[in-house]
Amino acid sequence: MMIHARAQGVTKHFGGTVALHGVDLEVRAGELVGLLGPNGAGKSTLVGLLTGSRRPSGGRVELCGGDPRDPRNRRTLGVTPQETGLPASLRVGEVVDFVRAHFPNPIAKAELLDRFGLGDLARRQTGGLSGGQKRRLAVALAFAGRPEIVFLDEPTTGLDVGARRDLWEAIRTFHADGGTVVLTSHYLEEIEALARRVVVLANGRVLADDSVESVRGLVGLRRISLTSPVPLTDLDLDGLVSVERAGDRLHLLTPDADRMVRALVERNVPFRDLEVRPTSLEEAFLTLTGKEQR
Ligand SMILES: Nc1ncnc2c1ncn2[C@@H]1O[C@H](COP(=O)(O)OP(=O)(O)OP(=O)(O)O)[C@@H](O)[C@H]1O
Repeated sequence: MMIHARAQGVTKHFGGTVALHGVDLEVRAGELVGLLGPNGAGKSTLVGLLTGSRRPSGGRVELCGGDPRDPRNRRTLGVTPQETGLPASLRVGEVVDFVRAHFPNPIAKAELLDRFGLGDLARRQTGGLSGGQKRRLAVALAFAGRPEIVFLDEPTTGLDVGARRDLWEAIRTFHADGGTVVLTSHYLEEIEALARRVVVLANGRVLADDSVESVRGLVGLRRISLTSPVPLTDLDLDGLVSVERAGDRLHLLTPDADRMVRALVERNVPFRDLEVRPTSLEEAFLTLTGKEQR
């Protein structure tokens, strides 16, 4: 399978700040990859390197088989950066035409506007759009040139639930038609909703590159919730990773829920309304990044 984007041992320094420490990543044609990480993890920096807007300090980056800074390798690329400066006095339709004009075979204006729910806004000046409408336009522009690969940096930031769903649908449609997608997000449900492969970045390093299920499995924690008057913290329970109290509920994280429940029963700890479930991706992610910081 063709590799659409690749980073090999990539480092990036900004003065004394090391944004990326030897990152390896391969994105194959037709993949949909989620880049997940906390603020400052290096997601935008990595996207900038792969899309040719920045140069690596060390290592190699490749886009469509060559240098991302070479226009020949960028012909099939679409990008939505995290911050988009739209010319305030231009109308939505004009901005779309302006961007379409840069491509040999752009998507029809009406189709693009329609796909991103912007049809009614075509004659509005971008300066008068709401934050969410601007965001939708910025994401739509990434698709104007009929790209084969798009990089979407936090595409749904500032969107309400409905607009986010619609945008997910547009991204899914693009992917279902064979498009390659790399998206960054803080919204873990977003990665879960769209991607099967997730790359977890923290402090400039790849902590995990696997399926959503495996990233959860990697942490392998179970969450036990129960109501109990006993705080549990002084019981010295084997395998207890953390205890959190929320109102009268206690939430425990442990790799072996069966064993933990047996230990509670053996010690005659009173409890009721016991629930056991796998940890969410969000919890897995916090555990992974917590380990890295320790
Ligand atoms: N132009 C720059 N000059 C100096 N430092 C920078 C620059 N761009 C990024 N950095 C630093 O590099 C690190 C990684 O930043 P980056 O924006 O890639 O993270 P991110 O994962 O995209 O974060 P966020 O989720 O907040 O967007 C941070 O410490 C950031 O402060």
